[in-house]
Amino acid sequence: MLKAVVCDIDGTLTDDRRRISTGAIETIRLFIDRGIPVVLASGNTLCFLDALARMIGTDGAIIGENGGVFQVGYNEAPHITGDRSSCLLAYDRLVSHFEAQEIALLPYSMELRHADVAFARTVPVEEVRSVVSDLPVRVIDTGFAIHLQTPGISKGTALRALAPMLSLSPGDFLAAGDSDNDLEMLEVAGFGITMANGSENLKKIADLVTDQMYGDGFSEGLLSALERFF
Ligand SMILES: O=C(O)COP(=O)(O)O
Ligand SMILES: [Mg+2]
Repeated sequence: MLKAVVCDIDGTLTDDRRRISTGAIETIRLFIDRGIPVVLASGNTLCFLDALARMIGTDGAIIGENGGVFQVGYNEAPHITGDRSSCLLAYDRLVSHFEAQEIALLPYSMELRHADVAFARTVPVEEVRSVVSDLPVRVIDTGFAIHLQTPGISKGTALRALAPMLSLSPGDFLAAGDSDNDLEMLEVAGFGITMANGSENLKKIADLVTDQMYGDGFSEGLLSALERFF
């Protein structure tokens, strides 16, 4: 028996160009209208998620920056669990490293992030990893951005911390995601879904891999779970 949903955004509710699936939103509203809490969990910033959650119509529990920050509801204070200072140090080193090759990194929402640093996938992620390998940062490629994160922090650790604040346990959640930044979240949730476009690592640990991709796959997985587990 599952009681709640936690879902990723990019590549799960959107296509590979970040265009939102209106069908996926309709599916989420079906859950909301049955009184089932839905948490949005993403590498995106908290303010991006806050606006999206309001327009979808959830209760406002959101996990941002791959778990580095989360909020229990609208107008609630954010819980910041990541240590951004090491991420910024690593980012400075990467800026100098790539500047020497006349490549300018493109940061995403630098001034809006509380816990991590994200930038465009315009440089090889393996090179990024090797340049910062001696620093206390974790490098994650989501397929949409490269993130510098605090080691040990993930959407999974945020879900563990957030669930009791909603009077739930992580095992009460159905989790859906597409990428390696969703691995820990699917692991701690009671049931994990990825879509046909999901990463190979995620497909290995998911309880269900849908036939369809992106938002259509999300709806396929959630509607079958709604009948079976809720
Ligand atoms: O911000 C990203 O890089 C990806 O975001 P997501 O976690 O919603 O897929
Ligand atoms: Mg994603």
